Amino acid sequence: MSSPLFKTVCFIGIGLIGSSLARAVRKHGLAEKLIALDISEKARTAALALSVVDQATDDPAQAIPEADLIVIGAPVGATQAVGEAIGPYLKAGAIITDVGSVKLAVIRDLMPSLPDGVTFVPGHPIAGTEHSGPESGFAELFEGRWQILTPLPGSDQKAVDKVVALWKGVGSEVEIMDPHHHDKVLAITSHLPHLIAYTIVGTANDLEGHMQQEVIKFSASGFRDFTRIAASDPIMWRDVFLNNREAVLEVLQRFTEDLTALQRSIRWGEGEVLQKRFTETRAIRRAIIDAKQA
Ligand SMILES: NC(=O)C1=CN([C@@H]2O[C@H](COP(=O)(O)OP(=O)(O)OC[C@H]3O[C@@H](n4cnc5c(N)ncnc54)[C@H](O)[C@@H]3O)[C@@H](O)[C@H]2O)C=CC1
Ligand SMILES: O=C(O)C(=O)Cc1ccc(O)cc1
Repeated sequence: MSSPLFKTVCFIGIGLIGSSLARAVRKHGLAEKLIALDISEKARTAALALSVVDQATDDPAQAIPEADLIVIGAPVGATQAVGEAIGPYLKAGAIITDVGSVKLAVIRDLMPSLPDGVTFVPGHPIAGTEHSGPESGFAELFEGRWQILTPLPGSDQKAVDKVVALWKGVGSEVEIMDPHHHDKVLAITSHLPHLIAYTIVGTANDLEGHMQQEVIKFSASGFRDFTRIAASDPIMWRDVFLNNREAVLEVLQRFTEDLTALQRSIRWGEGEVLQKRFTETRAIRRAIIDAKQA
């Protein structure tokens, strides 16, 4: 049997994503020992009870010195605190990666705490659900899904290659991207859709009593899809918006202009404008489905 990619992996934050990766690493034999470092006693207890990790602690001194790979899976707003907590304990040659939905802010907040000889390879799996916590994770989450990596210029290529091998080992396809570009792309494909879902479900919730009950009773599939997205973790998404501020505000500006244009067309009965727009968007959906099947 070939030797595993890493001896010891430490997952900082053993929630949905951290625990899914831990399960996948175990399933594919990519590491010998898995440790969870999490501030939540509930998450640590659940991760141990589910045998997702071999050891769980809230003390960096008990986890970081032996870790060859550290995966940060905490909300992105915790990155600076995580860096300050683990910085003094990192061993030379250790590799750090993360799964945060935002990349520039994570790089900004983590790098000052890292000693020489440690390589940070930022990452983001384009896979997830509206659930959180270690109970919600599953080993197959990343299979056939994109993993974006945004390595820093001049970083140790061997470390980057090992992180690429990790994600390929759990079934992902890997794409290398500039972190600034990542944040712009994800602002439109993921962050704005979540903001729209939070808004529409909030608007429905603010309707007068009887209307609100009817929204729940007669909820058509369109609204139901939004409620799934709007059930996503409030802390995680607060942090995404606060840490991808510029890119989200830029795309939101364009979105509100486009929405106002559609509003005008409805007001002035411009059916052909509406039909043209809806025909274009239908083609995008078909292109996405075709690309997946290819
Ligand atoms: N939920 C999703 O669908 C996806 C989430 N992500 C990213 O993955 C990261 C984790 O998200 P989830 O797993 O969904 O969250 P989660 O809420 O399921 O888990 C986060 C865990 O981090 C722990 N934590 C918080 N602060 C900490 C700290 N300072 N030190 C140690 N542990 C700490 C929490 O106790 C919790 O157990 C986020 O950065 C998010 O942007 C990326 C792709 C998909
Ligand atoms: O559940 C969904 O539809 C998602 O969009 C999951 C998701 C959430 C955040 C990410 O950064 C990546 C994927």
